[in-house]
Amino acid sequence: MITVEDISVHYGDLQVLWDLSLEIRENDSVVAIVGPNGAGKTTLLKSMSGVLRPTSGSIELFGRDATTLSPSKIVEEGFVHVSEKRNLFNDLTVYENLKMGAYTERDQFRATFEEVIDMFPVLDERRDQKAGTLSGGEQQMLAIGRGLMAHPDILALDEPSGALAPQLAERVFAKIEEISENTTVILIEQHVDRALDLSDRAYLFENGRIATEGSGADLLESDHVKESYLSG
Ligand SMILES: Nc1ncnc2c1ncn2[C@@H]1O[C@H](COP(=O)(O)OP(=O)(O)OP(=O)(O)O)[C@@H](O)[C@H]1O
Repeated sequence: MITVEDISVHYGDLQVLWDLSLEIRENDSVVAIVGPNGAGKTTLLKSMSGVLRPTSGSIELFGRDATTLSPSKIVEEGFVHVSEKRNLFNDLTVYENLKMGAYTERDQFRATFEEVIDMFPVLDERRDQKAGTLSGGEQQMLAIGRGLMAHPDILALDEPSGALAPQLAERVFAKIEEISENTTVILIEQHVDRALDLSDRAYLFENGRIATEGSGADLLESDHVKESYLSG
């Protein structure tokens, strides 16, 4: 579904990704992308979603050249990126935020809305509350729910458990597992052990390059991963 080939990405003079290649395949349920702060994980997602343009290399998304598509066209094509900053409209209600997520699929709004609140009942309980007044966990559920409103084939989640208490993070991971039954999830996570455990394939980024790739289970067994990224 996505083929990234030899991309280099810069911020001004600063090169952040170096000839990086990877694939997201039709039958992937969860693909984890892990690695230290600053390794370039978010930069990859921004490049896939059309927010950043690679300086060289190619990104093919559902058979089309993604480097020529606008970010909104990329959403329409079926790739949705839920940013770690969540980017909610704080002064709008939960319902209004969900509605904004559905801009590509107005006809199916009702059915998709029902699916999303079925998955996240708390969003229905809070539907008239302003997004900015939700708890951190509720805001994360809303950000993911809003992403699902666009009916993506691929949902990319950037640190969905970020800043959440362990119990809430576990709830988010359980939802990701549920989502991945019907949708391919790209998961960037600081909880490396959980991300690898959930994923069928995984990439370890270091310094803007792929240091290791394989099944989640392979990476969990790798000495390098164990020594550098897993505690205990
Ligand atoms: N807008 C920007 N302008 C300049 N440099 C940037 C910009 N955004 C990111 N960078 C730099 O690019 C590098 C890669 O950042 P990126 O956010 O992709 O890493 P990451 O692996 O997602 O890190 P983290 O896990 O901390 O979120 C970092 O050194 C960062 O400081």
